[in-house]
Amino acid sequence: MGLLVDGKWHDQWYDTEGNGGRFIRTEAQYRNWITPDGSPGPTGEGGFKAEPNRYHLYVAMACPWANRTLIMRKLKKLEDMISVSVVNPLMAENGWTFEPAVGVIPDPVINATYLHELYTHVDPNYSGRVTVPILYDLKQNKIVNNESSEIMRMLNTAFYGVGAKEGDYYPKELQEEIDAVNELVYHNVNNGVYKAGFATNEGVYQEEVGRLFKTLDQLEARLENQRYLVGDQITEADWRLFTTLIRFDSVYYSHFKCNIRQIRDYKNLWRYTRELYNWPGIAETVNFKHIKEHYYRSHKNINPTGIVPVGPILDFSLD
Ligand SMILES: N[C@@H](CCC(=O)N[C@@H](CS)C(=O)NCC(=O)O)C(=O)O
Repeated sequence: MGLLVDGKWHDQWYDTEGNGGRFIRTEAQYRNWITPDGSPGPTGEGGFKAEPNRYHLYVAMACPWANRTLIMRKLKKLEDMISVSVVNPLMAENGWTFEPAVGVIPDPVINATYLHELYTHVDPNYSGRVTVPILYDLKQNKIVNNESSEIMRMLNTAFYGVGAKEGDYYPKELQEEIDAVNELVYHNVNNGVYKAGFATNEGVYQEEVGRLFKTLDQLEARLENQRYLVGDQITEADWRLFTTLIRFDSVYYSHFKCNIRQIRDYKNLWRYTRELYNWPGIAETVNFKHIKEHYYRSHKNINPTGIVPVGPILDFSLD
């Protein structure tokens, strides 16, 4: 685990000590948008027109943020238009790598061994974290965007003209409500599990776990009378919550010590998690072997032996 400073790799864990034991996630740096005609999107530069076989997605199957983008690629039937590379689940002293393992798909651009080589290929002086997902422009050799929430949005709308499947997961009339739910879920659940798990101070950990379970209780209540988070149609808000819920009982509950309850203990959240997991194509975007290997083996400060637990045995079937 590390980061690039002026294009040089430094093996270094997150600095929580400078923040009173708190994990603070840094902002993604590439914020351009693919649009139907290549005009600029809400942030960044223009020049990224939606075209088949022009863009490539780098993911870790372990990563909940990358999972969102794979889900949107699947829902919009973009698999034949946007190719994918998958990193090795172990993120150790060199960060994400393409070292061979079951499920790894190599880098087609520079045949990188380490993902950080791709960042320095694009910008030899890059400083910052080397994260997935990355949406890459094969034509211009540029990173379009490395912020999953934005990659989801562009996959949702930009590719209609070249054959994307119908279906809008961020419809205009629901945007305000989706944004509000996303805000709550991002801070307290998606990033909440990391803030609890990476905390190096007992009080900070307790605060984050408390906030996480308070929010899960609220979401459980919300799903008592409605099937999805925003009204009765599935939206990006659901898929954003799903990628954390599907990892919860396997890793966040034990590895990140988010252990007041499991998702299985919540009637509505468990029903909801199983429904989304069984949605056509979605199970293919979830790789429990990579998920468990990544978390338990990569974070040696949390799990020094690197032993990957055998359980839990989870049954996602719909009854
Ligand atoms: N805001 C980014 C966060 C992505 C992110 O943090 N990905 C993790 C994997 S789950 C990563 O690559 N971490 C490496 C690091 O922090 O050095 C997004 O949503 O795309």
